[in-house]
Order: sequence, then C-alpha cells, then structure tokens
Amino acid sequence: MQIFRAHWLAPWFNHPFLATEPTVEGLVLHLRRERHALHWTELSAPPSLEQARWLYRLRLFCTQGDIELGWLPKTVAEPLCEAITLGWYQHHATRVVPLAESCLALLEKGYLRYSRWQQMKQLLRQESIDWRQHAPPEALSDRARAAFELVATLTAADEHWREQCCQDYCTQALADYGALFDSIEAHPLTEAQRLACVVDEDHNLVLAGAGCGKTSVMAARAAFLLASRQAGADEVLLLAFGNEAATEMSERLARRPETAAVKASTFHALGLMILARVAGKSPSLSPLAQQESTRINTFAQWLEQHCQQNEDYGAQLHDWLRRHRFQVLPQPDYRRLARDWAPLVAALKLYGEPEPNELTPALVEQLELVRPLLQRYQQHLAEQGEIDFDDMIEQATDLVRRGRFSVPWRHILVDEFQDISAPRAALLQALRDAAPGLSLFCVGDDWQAIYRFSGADVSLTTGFAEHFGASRMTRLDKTFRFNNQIEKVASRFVTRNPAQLPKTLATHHHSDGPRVHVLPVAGDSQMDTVTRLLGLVAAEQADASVYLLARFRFSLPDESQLAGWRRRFPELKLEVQTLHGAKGKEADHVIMLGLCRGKYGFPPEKNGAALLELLLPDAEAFPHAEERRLFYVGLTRARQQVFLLADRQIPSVFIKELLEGGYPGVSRWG
Ligand SMILES: Nc1ncnc2c1ncn2[C@@H]1O[C@H](COP(=O)(O)OP(=O)(O)OP(=O)(O)O)[C@@H](O)[C@H]1O
Repeated sequence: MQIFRAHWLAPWFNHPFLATEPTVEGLVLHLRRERHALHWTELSAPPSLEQARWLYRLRLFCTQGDIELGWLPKTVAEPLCEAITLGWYQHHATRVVPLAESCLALLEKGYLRYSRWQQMKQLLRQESIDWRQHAPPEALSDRARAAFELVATLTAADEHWREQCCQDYCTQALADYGALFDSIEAHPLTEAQRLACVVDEDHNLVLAGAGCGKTSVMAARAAFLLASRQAGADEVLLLAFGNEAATEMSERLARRPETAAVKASTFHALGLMILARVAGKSPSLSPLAQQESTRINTFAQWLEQHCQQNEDYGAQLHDWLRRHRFQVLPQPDYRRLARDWAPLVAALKLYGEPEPNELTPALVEQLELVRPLLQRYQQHLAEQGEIDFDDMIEQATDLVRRGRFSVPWRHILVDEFQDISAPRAALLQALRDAAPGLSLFCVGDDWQAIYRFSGADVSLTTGFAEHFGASRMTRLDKTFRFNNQIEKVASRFVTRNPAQLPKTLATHHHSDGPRVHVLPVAGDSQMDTVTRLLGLVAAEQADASVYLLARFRFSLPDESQLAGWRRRFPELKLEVQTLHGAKGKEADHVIMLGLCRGKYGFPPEKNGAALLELLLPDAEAFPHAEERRLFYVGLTRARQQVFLLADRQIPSVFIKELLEGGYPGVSRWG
C-alpha cells in the first residue's frame, strides 16, 4: 500500500501526523511513536482538501471528531485525498451496490406500486449515509458510481417522483401494446380503456357507467398481462358473480388465442376449489343452498312442524301473523312465510343478530320467530355434513388466512365489483395477504349496485381505497350503448343521490329528441300498449331487439302472451327479464312495465322488511337508493329508446320525478 508522507518540517512544528497509509479496511495514521488505525466506518464523509498557506491539509470527518492531516505538499495532498475518497467509497460500495440492485429489481417489476415503493423506502431507511451529500469519485467503477447515484436519487424521491414513474410506465406500455389494444376486441379500445388496462397499482378500481365497455377492459387487461409477460395464464384469475357472467367471460377469453388459457370463475367455484384442494375432496353442498324452491319448501315444512311441536311458538306465530300480515286463520301460509323469511335466515347467519338497542319490541318478536328457523337450518346442515355457499366462502377464507392454500395467482380481476359482499371482499383480502405482490383489479359501477338484499355492500366500491388500501381509480368515460338523451335522463336520475360517485359520461351515439318516453296506461291495458309499441318498433326496424323489463317477474307477460307477439312480429328479438336479470345485457329498445306504487310497485313499498334492513350492510340515507339504481340499470339497457309504462292511477314515484322534476330528455305520450 502506498504511504503518503507529510512535509519533512512537520515534526519540527510538532505536527502529530507524519504519514498516512490507506488500506483495504481504512487508514493507518503514522504518528511520532505509534500508529493509529482508523476504520472506514469511522469516517462519516469523504475528506475535504484545504489549502493552508503554501501547504495543504486534509480534514477527515470522523464519528469521534474531525482529524486534520496537515503539512501536506500539494503533490501529496491531492492523491491522498483521492485515495481516501476512493477507499471510503469502495468500502461502502460493498453495501450500497446490493442495496441499489434490490431497489432496481423493484423498479424493474413495472408499475411502481405503493407496496413496491414502501419496500424500497424500507430498504433505503437502513442506509445510514445520505448519499445525496456526496458525488462518487470518477475512479470508482461505473457500476458502483451508478449504484451511489441511484441510491441518492431514490433517497430524494417523493410521491411526485413515484407518480412520474407510474406515468412513464403507462406511457411506455401504451406505446408498446398499442397494436394489442387496437385488435383485442372487435373495436379498438379507447384511450381511457387502454389506460385502465395498464395501470397496475396494488388495488385497482375501474369505475364506469353502463355500457362503457367494462367487459372489454377485463378481457383486454388479461391479454395485456400475458402479452407483457407480467403473468402466465395460470397466474391470472377472473372472477364474476353469476354462472352466466363467468361462462360469458370464459367464452370471450377462449375466442382469442392470446387469452384462451385464462380461467374465469365464480366466487362460489373459487370457494369450492379452495376447499377441495385443501381437503382433497369436494365439500358437500346442501341442496337447500343450490335450489331456491327446495329451500323454500323445506323451510315451510320446518315452520309447520315447529308450530305443531311447540304450541307456544305456534300461538305466537299465529298472533304475529294476525297483527302484521292480516293473514286469515286457521292455517298460516307457510310457503309464503318461508319465502319472506329465507333472506332473514341468510342475513342472520351471515351478520349475526343486531344489537338489542337497535330493535323495537315488534322486531324482537319477529326475531324470536325467525331464530328457530335458523337453528333448524344450521342443525340440518350439521347432521347432513353439508355446507351452504356462505359457509363455503367463510371456510375458504379461513383456509387461505391460515396458509393452508397456496395461492397461484398474481392478478385477480373481478367483474361487477359493486355487487361484492363483505365476506367475499374478505376472501379477496385473504388471497392478497397470502400472496405478496398479488394485485387486485376490480371493475364496477356504483351506479349499478343492486344486490344489497343479498348482502352486497356498495360502500366497498365507494370506499374502495379505505377498505383495501393503496389503490388507483381509473374511469371509463364514454358509453357505447345508449345515446346522449338516455344518458342525460339516467345519469341525472341516479346522481340525485349524492352518495353516488360523480362520473361524466360521453356518449358514442347522438340523438336530437327525447328518447325516454313515459306512457301512462291503465293497469289492465299494459299488454295492449306493449302490442302497439312493438308494432311501432317493428315498423321502423323489423329485426330490432326489445327487452320487456319489470321490477317483479309477475309484472311481466306470460309465455302465451309472448308467443303471440313472437308470431305477430317474427323478426323482432323479444326477451323478458326482471330488472335484476337484465344486468349486463342490452337491447335496441326497452319497455319497462309495472311502474306503479304499492307493495309490489317500483319502488316497492315494503312494510315487513324492517328486520332485514337492520341485518343487511349499512342502509343508505337517500330514499330508495338501491331501487333508483335498479331503475338506472333498466334505463341503460336500451341502445335507442326506453318506453316506461306508468300506471295511470297510481304512477311510480320515479315516474312522477321524471315528469315533474324537469328532466329534459323525457317525453310524455298520451
Ligand atoms: N372501444 C369501444 N368501441 C366501440 N364499442 C365498444 C367499445 N368498448 C365497448 N364497446 C361496446 O359497448 C357495448 C357495451 O359494452 P359492455 O357490455 O362491455 O359494457 P359494460 O360497461 O359492461 O356495460 P354494463 O355495465 O351496462 O353491463 C358493447 O356492445 C361493446 O361491444
């Protein structure tokens, strides 16, 4: 090792340091009678070179206090300063280079997600030296210099820097995969749809209005993940709620070679698969869970038996029915009771009993009558060794939480996210927690949340970030289904509830005149009016598609009525659906029936549902919040126009609002 000596006059002036010898570990300082070793870690910064008259001195910044190596001629001082600086950097490079490489690996994973950002910040926090203060010497290897510079940059990086990284990633991905987004669907994706596909935060919510192409985005996102090699086909899982939606999604994926190997599943199938994989055999699903009619019949039987076996219960039920249902004695209608109480049993099972202080005496009484039904149901499942869907989701969540199921996915894509319930959200969270790096991509529309009665909780969408953590929301802002006139009416109607997230929807189709028509009709002439309307539609476009929609199935035309219209208008594509069943569908024209007031009107003025209201996820303050969204779903199924058949005597409050609330896109016929 080279020894750097002080000027020969140094000892004459009692200068203690006569020579300095850099080594691999640090510096050996030669004093008059001894040598002092200084480890690199004792230096907190590179030395500084200072001129002192005609000689130089080096200041060493030591943790114990500064040291001055004086009496150095320029020809010694400069190379010594360089040697110490280089040695000090080389020592720290053994730590900083791997640190920079770990950070780089996180950066190179793609979108700088919050979780990656946090991991990086955590790594950087362990670094005790602030590398922003120093510039690495030229003599250092390129790799080491780059490492120090990267660590200095990352130490200074703030949220704006991360935002810029995310934007850069998206710009690059959009440029690289432009051709894929042009061709993956029958139509090129819009800018907003493309952006929704590439944004890749830990949790992603794609929020869109009806007809904005959410399904296209789900399929394109899967294709993008595969094409960009961010995941293999078996590492991507698409989730839908209903069998029909999952099958439709699977077929859509199968049609494109890029996505043919990706699986779409329902939440139930996912739960079943998790249980089967852990236990080695499929769980036994109760027929009561699988078939509504079996469940209602069995519940009715149990209620009847319980009344016979327990006189007090029977008397209490009779009394309750007489007071609350005006039901004629001597025989209660057990089937009807079973149908009404089945949702109560499900909600009680899922959410437990309300706090006693929330219950009125009347509700306490009803709860006492419903409780034995739940007990019998649970006992039945236990005796049969069966489970229902709620058990399945709960057990699957528990297995995932306990690490019994190894999660194969890196990306889970959820369709119709607004319909998610707390237990399903808990399953998603358990999967995410069990698989670090797993990203959730949820596509939904809070304006179309219509399943609260079965446990869905729209606040999981409106409060997505609070619930799931670090997230990014993208919006699809253009609807391809309906024209500006329908949009104007539908959006205004649904956003009267201030709790709905604001959205601005541009429309692909334009129409000048109103396209939402209110037709006041007498209750018994609804079907004649439909015939007239079908005639009008068929005259304009013989093969148009028409949806007949209603809040309740019994408000819809029966099979023979339908067959008659099909004979009369053979080319029209005619379908009937409840509003819930029409979700996700579209037709050229929509005819909505049963728009009256009353217990089975729209919105239904239910009076026996107070207990269910208490059991379900938090009720919303705005009047008929969920029913308004259902009406929105109905309006937005139509590509061209909507006909609303309103009861002339007792029109629905929604119709009154449309006619009297200054809605510009609504016309009244007759
Ligand atoms: N980029 C696009 N260009 C043209 N048409 C599109 C585009 N994206 C979607 N569409 C069309 O828009 C219509 C609505 O799409 P889709 O059914 O995916 O919407 P959605 O958002 O799921 O609607 P909803 O929530 O009401 O069910 C479909 O006919 C689809 O082919």
